[in-house]
Amino acid sequence: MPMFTYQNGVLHAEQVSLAALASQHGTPLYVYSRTALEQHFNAYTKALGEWPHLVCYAVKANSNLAVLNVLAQQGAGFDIVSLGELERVLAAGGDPKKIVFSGVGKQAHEMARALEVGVYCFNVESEAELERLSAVATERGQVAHVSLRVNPDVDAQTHPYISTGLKDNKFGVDINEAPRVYAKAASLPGLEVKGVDCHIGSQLTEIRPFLDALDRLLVLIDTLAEQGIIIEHLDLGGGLGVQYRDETPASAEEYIAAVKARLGERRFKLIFEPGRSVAANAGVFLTRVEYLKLNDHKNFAIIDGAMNDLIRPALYSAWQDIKPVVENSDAPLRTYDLVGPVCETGDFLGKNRDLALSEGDLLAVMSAGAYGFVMASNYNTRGRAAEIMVDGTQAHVVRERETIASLYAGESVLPAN
Ligand SMILES: Cc1ncc(COP(=O)(O)O)c(C=O)c1O
Ligand SMILES: N[C@@H](CCCC[NH3+])C(=O)O
Repeated sequence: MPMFTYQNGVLHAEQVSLAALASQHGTPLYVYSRTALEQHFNAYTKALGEWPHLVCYAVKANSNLAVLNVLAQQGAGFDIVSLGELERVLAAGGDPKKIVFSGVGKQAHEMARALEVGVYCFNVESEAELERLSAVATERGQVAHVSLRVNPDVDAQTHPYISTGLKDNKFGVDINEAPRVYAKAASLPGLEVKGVDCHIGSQLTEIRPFLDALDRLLVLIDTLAEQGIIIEHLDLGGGLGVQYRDETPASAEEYIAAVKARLGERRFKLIFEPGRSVAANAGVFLTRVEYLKLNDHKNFAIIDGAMNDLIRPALYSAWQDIKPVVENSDAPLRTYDLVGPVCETGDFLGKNRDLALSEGDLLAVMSAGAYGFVMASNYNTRGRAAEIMVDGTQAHVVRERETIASLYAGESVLPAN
């Protein structure tokens, strides 16, 4: 059920008017729906049912503490890629024993902290990383549980910047090399092999590429069994897409049913690492029209939100729906480019959008809950937006707007000579 709906001509998050939130807290503003987060997460756990599983929300998609806390309360595990994400999960009340640690560039101190708190598994991406992890664990007198992130060389048929399972991508260990690298992992003193992992890309709308990858992993798992290496869990990563425009992505239910059917009697514990499919359609980004600039050949609506707040349109030419928060029946309908105040031609949130706008109108960029705030920067010395979590009729500020002074705190000028 969608949690962002018009009620009496005003867009609401659950039962809270987005116009009221913008007046109270200012713009630009991120607003999340607790109920939507819970529903999207629970779509995975419900579909998995009795099958042994762990759903590890990919923290990178939206790492706000309140988001992590809401999911932790639903029993979520977490997929992390840095020490920062690890500390966020712990601060939000997440269970370290449900954390998988992914990423190609884990540093020794990050491994040590993850071992200290007892994460569930390291998803190791190279031979060199295996050696480092074994050394760090041995020095601490511990044994690290590992999966190898295998690169199955399948085409995820998504944007090249978010495709990760091809030979050309930096991620994972070549599937043809995997039996040898697993043998090495099994021989290293500080490691215990637990699983096989892959993640082939993001915003996948078809199930086919996931199943192609799964088929290849199952062949690998059989080869490993012949080598005496027995796998306990299978981590299929994240990647399930969402509807931004007219995509018709497979649902978590369909995806998981297809995976279960493929596994048949092989009841490995299944791990999923969804990010976007949990968070994207649980959030919107609110921005206000500052100026209308009407030219002969092009109309611009200059808004107070920019590429530093939401970079997906600039970076991937991503299309996200943009809706008026309050329907404006007085203004003429025109075609606008929605551009921010940042000094870059690429600073737009939408192009060629048909909207009836007046100065001061509020707009909602939809599907902004994933890869939105987390990718925000302070470019042009702009403070990052505040974040609000709506829960039924209540709205909570879950991150305050950054003050300008905080943007140069910690910097200093050279001493006078
Ligand atoms: C290893 C890993 N797991 C999970 C995710 C989450 O992906 P998505 O947000 O597409 O579900 C990513 C990002 O693509 C990733 O790199
Ligand atoms: N940031 C990307 C997704 C990256 C996936 C992370 N591996 C996006 O907004 O679509």
